[in-house]
Amino acid sequence: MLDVQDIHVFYGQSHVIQGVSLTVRQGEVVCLLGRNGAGKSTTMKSIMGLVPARGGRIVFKGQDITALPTHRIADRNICFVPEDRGIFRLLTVEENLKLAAHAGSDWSLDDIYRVFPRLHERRRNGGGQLSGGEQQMLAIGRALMNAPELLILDEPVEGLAPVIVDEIVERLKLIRERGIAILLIEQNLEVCTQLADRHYILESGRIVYENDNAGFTADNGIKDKYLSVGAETPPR
Ligand SMILES: Nc1ncnc2c1ncn2[C@@H]1O[C@H](COP(=O)(O)OP(=O)(O)OP(=O)(O)O)[C@@H](O)[C@H]1O
Repeated sequence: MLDVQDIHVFYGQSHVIQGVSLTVRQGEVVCLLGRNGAGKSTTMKSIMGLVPARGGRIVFKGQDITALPTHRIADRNICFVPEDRGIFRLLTVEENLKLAAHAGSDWSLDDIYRVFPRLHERRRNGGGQLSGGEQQMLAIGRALMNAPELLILDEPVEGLAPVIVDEIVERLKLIRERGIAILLIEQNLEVCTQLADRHYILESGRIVYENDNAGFTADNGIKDKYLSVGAETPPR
C-alpha cells in the first residue's frame, strides 16, 4: 500500500534521512521506532510532502506521490496526526469533528463516538478544555472523519498517564479492525508490541532493524542496542 523507497531528506545542508525504505501493507500496523533525533518525524513529514524528499520515491497504492503537495497527498486518504495534535482549541469537540468531515467518508459522527465514547461525553466542551488524552482522541477522531486508508500517528501516547495510554491502545485496536492501516511513530515499547504487526528501527536517518512483532518481542538485545535511551516503557 505504502512503499517508501530509499528516500533522502535534507534540512538545508543537513542530510537527515539517508536512504530510508519501508512498506506498510493494507490493514497492517507498522511501528517506526528510534531514539530522539533519529529522524522519525522527518520521515513522516516527508511521506506527507511537508518536507519533500530530495531523492528516492514514495509510492501509495501504486502511484508516485513523492512530488505531490501535502493537500493532494491527504486527498489520497493518507491522514497524519502530528505530535502537537493540531486541534482547534476554541471550537467544541463536535465542531472540531464536523470541520474535518470529508465528502463520501464512511465515518459518521456516531461512528467516531462509538470508538471514543469520551468524545461523546465531552462533545460540547471546547478543544482547549480537554485533557491531553482527550485531545489525542479528538485528533485521531478528526483524522478518521477524513476516511483514511492509512493513518500516520506521531507519538500518540507521549506524556499521557498509563491508564489513558491503555485506553488509546484499545481504541486504536478498534480502528485497526476496520481495516485501516496505521504507521505509528512510538517510543513506548509496550504500545508498539500490543499494536504492531511489524517494526522498523531508525538510527541517524537509516533503518537499522526490521522484524515482525513476534521476532521483535523476543529480541531483547536489539532493544538495548538501539532503543535504550528515552525509549523505555514508562513505569506503571
Ligand atoms: N526544522 C528542522 N530544521 C533543521 N533540523 C531539523 C528540523 N527538524 C528536525 N531537525 C533535525 O533532524 C534530525 C531528525 O529529527 P526528527 O524530529 O525527525 O527526529 P525524531 O526521531 O522524530 O526525534 P523526536 O523523537 O525527538 O521527535 C534531528 O537531528 C533534528 O535536530
